Amino acid sequence: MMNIAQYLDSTYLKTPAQSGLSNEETLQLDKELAQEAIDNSIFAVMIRPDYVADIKKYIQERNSNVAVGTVIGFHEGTYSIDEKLEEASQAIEDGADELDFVINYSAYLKGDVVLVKEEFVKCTQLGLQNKKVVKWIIEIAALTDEQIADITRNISTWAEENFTENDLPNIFVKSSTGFYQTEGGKPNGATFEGIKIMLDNAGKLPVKAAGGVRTPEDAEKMINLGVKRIGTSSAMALIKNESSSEGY
Ligand SMILES: O=C[C@H](O)COP(=O)(O)O
Repeated sequence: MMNIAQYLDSTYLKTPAQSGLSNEETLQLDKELAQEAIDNSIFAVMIRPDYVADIKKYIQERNSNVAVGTVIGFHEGTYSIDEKLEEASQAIEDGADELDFVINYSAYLKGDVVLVKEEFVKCTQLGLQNKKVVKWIIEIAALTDEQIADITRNISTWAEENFTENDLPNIFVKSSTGFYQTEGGKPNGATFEGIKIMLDNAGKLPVKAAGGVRTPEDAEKMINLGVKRIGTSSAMALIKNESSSEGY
């Protein structure tokens, strides 16, 4: 059994409106996530922007180096570039180490690649200037195989054109939000096929698989394929070598 904890972003991204929990209860849950991450050498916690400052403080007070990640433009990716920059700036100020942006895949699907490139360059620049890891969620469930290949290739090309060789390991392409509504029981998250297409087209950029990773076997398979990070709301089940039907 490989040690998968160091690959994991242990994730809780439901808003109080989605979960029915209060703000306080959500923060409490995020603290539990952080404590589990500290106790089990999990790489990062991935939480909503509203909770970043408190969770960063919680982790720092415990002298841990668990990273704090948050999501920007979540979960539909249709925020304007300025809104994404503003949300990311606030998250940086609050102490986030990693910024997972949802790319404007709706604009991409409408053919507005110019806008998508502009948001990629500006938002990535902001993150890297502040020494943050930046990830771009492409929402593979919304795309055909050809589109997954194309958008991944585009991101890789834009990264190589606009950033240095040293920056590239800090710019991830990420598969899914885990929140996309699919029809007919289709998986809404990371599929092996989708991840393979991303890996084949990401060039020097690392790939993060996220969404629906529920068993240690699937996590190991993703890692063996070549992903550098896995986002999951079932982190503890994976570490304890259990399966989980549903995450947090
Ligand atoms: O970004 C990560 C995903 O939201 C995690 O998805 P999941 O809840 O299906 O594990």
